[in-house]
Amino acid sequence: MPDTSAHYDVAVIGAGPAGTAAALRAAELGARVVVLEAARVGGTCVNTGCVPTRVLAKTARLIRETRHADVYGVEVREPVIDWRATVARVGERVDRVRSIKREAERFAEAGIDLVHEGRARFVDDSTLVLDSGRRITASSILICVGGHSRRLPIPGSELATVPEEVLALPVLPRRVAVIGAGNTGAQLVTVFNSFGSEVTLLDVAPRVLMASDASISDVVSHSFAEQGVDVRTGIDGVDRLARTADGTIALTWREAGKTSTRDVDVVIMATGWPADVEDLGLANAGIEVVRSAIPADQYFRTIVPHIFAVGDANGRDMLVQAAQFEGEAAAENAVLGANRRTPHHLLPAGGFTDPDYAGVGLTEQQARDRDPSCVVATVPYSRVDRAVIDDREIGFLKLIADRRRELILGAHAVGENAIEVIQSVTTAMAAGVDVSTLANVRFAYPTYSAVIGMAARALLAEVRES
Ligand SMILES: Cc1cc2nc3c(=O)[nH]c(=O)nc-3n(C[C@H](O)[C@H](O)[C@H](O)COP(=O)(O)OP(=O)(O)OC[C@H]3O[C@@H](n4cnc5c(N)ncnc54)[C@H](O)[C@@H]3O)c2cc1C
Ligand SMILES: NC(=O)c1ccc[n+]([C@@H]2O[C@H](COP(=O)([O-])OP(=O)(O)OC[C@H]3O[C@@H](n4cnc5c(N)ncnc54)[C@H](O)[C@@H]3O)[C@@H](O)[C@H]2O)c1
Repeated sequence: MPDTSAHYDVAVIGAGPAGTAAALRAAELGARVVVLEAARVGGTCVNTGCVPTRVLAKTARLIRETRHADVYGVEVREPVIDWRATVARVGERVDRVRSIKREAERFAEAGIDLVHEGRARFVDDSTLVLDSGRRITASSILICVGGHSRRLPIPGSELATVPEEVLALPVLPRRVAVIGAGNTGAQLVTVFNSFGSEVTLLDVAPRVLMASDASISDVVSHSFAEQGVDVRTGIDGVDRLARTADGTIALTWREAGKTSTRDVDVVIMATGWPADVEDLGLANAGIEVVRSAIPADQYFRTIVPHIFAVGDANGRDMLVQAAQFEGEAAAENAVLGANRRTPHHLLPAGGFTDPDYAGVGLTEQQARDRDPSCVVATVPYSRVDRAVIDDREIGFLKLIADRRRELILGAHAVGENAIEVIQSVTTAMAAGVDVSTLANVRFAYPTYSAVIGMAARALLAEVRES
């Protein structure tokens, strides 16, 4: 039983990727640490986010490949999804990943107290109270509470399914509307489209995957349309959801000044990810929430210097790799009084749509806005032997470099293995590898990574030509 009556050096609220990394680092630095977790350790990523989504993406891939197996002389019957078995498989894989993460055991080994007594909230800037009534005081408090999905404030929004609820659907829906074409919505489009559902995608943004390089949005959007998804970006807004007499949902939206209604079985709202702060009592600590997130400086300090906001809670890079990095940096800043930052330009990210996409660093637009003389080279997958061998010719790798220093500023890929390709470029960027060194790296044959060497050589030619 943890001794929580005493004062701690560091209290961490939330045991997702941010809280786990922060607590372990703070303990490593010799601090007395307590972690307060309301639900399952591991947070969104392993329990309801990345891991379940990735298992669904694998299932989607399997069914697509099976459908095309006849091209290779493999005769199979038209595959169908057994939704209950699919959901069970996700649960089984989530448990397996949880079993290798072992957060609770790692906390115990590090001497960290883990308290599961409900949700924590601030009483004042150094005191937290749990649902159980227990009070905890700490010299530094790291808010690692993550976020949650957002229902649009429209009539009937309670009829929608939010991403965390998708696996609770009783049956595979025949007609699905996905509202929100960010990373979450786009991946769910591919999952349900591959599973055979009719999919409509709606977004007020002018293109899908607004945070990605525009050329990636073009390819993904075009592929969605080719696969039969009704892609509607740049709509004026979603008006309402209503249950019809036959039990379906009538979804009404406005587009180009016209109102349209479509009957669907399920509406998935993937329309953003506000910080989980509603019952956190932040006002008692003197902290204000701005645009659904907790403002923090580059060292993750909030307006109250001994309180830090880390991971999804600060609303910046909502990624596991960011949460972990930020957690470690914030722990060092809290325990050592240091001013450690994290390299946001070296955070690769991507998603498992069909085709996959990924990126790191500046988009072409961002790079050109900063320096119009930057160099850009794009190599289509149709020129990569391995992509042709595998019949995966859709896609490209784009590299963006600083003309004078010949260093990579950004890389964006769409197509097979995009995330692994971008990861290799990230490694080169982190090591400060220049374009000419990258152009001389040998890549095994036949690999998708070979596209990196091809793009680097194209960049070099561009730099040397001008
Ligand atoms: C569908 C989906 C797919 C995703 N896929 C990817 C991916 O492939 N790659 C990637 O990098 N990122 C992905 N993400 C994003 C990733 O999951 C998050 O960026 C990451 O989990 C953030 O970590 P965190 O520790 O900040 O928050 P979380 O993981 O959300 O953890 C917060 C923890 O705090 C706890 N908590 C909240 N409030 C309180 C309280 N008051 N008291 C006590 N405990 C509290 C919660 O129970 C939770 O365990 C995905 C997200 C979603 C929704
Ligand atoms: N593979 C990954 O790395 C991964 C996967 C999922 C989520 N995430 C992260 O989690 C966070 C949340 O992702 P998300 O996709 O849930 O949210 P998001 O905020 O990234 O995207 C929400 C989308 O909903 C749209 N939208 C908002 N209001 C709307 C309205 N009224 N009508 C129609 N469309 C509307 C927005 O224009 C936007 O495109 C992001 O930071 C994301 O990067 C990462």
